[in-house]
Amino acid sequence: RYIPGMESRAHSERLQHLEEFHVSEECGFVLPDPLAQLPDYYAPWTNVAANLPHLVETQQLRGEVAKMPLLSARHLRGHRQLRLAHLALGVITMGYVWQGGGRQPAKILPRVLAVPFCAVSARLGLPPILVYADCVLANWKKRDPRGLTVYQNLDTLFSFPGGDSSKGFFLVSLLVEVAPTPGLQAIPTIVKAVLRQDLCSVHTALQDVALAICRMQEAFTLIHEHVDPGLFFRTLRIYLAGWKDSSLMPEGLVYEGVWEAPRQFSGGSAAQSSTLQCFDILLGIPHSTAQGFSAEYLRRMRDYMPAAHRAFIQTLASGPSLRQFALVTGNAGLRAAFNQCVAALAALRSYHIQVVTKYITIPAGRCRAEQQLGGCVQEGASVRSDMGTGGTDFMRFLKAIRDSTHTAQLT
Ligand SMILES: C[C@@H](C(=O)Nc1ccc(Cl)cc1)[C@H]1[C@@H]2C[C@H](n3cnc4cc(F)c(F)cc43)C[C@@H]21
Repeated sequence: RYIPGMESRAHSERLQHLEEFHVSEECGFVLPDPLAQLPDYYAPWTNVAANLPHLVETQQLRGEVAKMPLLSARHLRGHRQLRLAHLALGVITMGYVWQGGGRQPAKILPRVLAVPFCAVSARLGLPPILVYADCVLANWKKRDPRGLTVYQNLDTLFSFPGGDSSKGFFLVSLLVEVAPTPGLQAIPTIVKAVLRQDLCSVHTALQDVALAICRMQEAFTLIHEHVDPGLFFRTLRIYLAGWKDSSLMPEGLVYEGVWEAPRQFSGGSAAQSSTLQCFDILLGIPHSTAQGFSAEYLRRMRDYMPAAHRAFIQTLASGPSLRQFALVTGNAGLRAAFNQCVAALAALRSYHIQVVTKYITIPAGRCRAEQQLGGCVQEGASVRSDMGTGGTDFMRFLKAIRDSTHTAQLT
């Protein structure tokens, strides 16, 4: 018999109020209706961030930053203002470091950026670098506020060089994040039902999870329409790169006026997506529990999520095991519903690998070939094909994930 511990009962109580974890009814981990403007005092930040592609392409960004006043983060009020400030400062920071396209990255982040960026990061529980929660979850607005959340009615607040592909990459990711909302809402229902040994409710809720994962894959297909592989690989990807284990910045980045020694932080990566992590944990996909590379990488990427989302993931991970419950009850219908979710997730993983192959592995191979012939101004940043959006780690992570998701089926 499956007798859950008392501690998981306490956890399941907490999971019943998703709003506390900043998981919203209508759009999951996505920040609902993000703020697009800060108080006028912060205009120097939002003006530079809004003009970033032009300033980077004309090599003016570093000059503009040198003219910026040192503003105090103290006047920022509330979660939405903090998220917009972290996004704007993150966009400027990536542009500032990689302005040369990656050939000579900046080694020092000037205090006018470093001091407020670290203050805002501390209040959000985020690292002082652009993260997925910035450029995807908080970087959007509806063209017609009364309209639907469909690609044609969306726009980003900020973008990077790489033209419409930059906007496309962030908005497609956003739609993938919005798609599974009914499945996220089913999670507290599942946790409570497992604790009550309520087979029927678990079975019903698992249908919502399987459907949600299928909806994600549907949304993901939009990437082929809105993101060009060459533009993504040669341009946008450079600006999302971080300075941890980076051959271009082996020391990391000096945050002037904050820390004496340079600090290392990882670049933006899909592994920072709370949606990506929470379905793995809910279904008890082995890699996210067993030791080994991808478990460690996933855990480290939780530090790159907003504090409330990190808390949600940790609470879910320490709750009762749905996998054990489905295994122990021996109920064929429940096992089939569980396996349907695992199969949908495995299909999504494989699709994700296909996307990364098209947008990173193949362009990198082409670039290396052209380099041998003296072509391909791959601006400095390494063209190693394993450079995912989140660097080497990401590709190893994806392959490990695909292999272990298949083994997660209950026989
Ligand atoms: C478009 C891609 C991207 O890499 N976006 C990105 C990366 C870095 C930055 Cl900084 C900004 C955007 C990927 C989308 C789909 C997202 N996804 C969310 N839950 C998932 C569960 C899965 F199983 C899965 F396979 C993918 C999953 C992850 C991102």
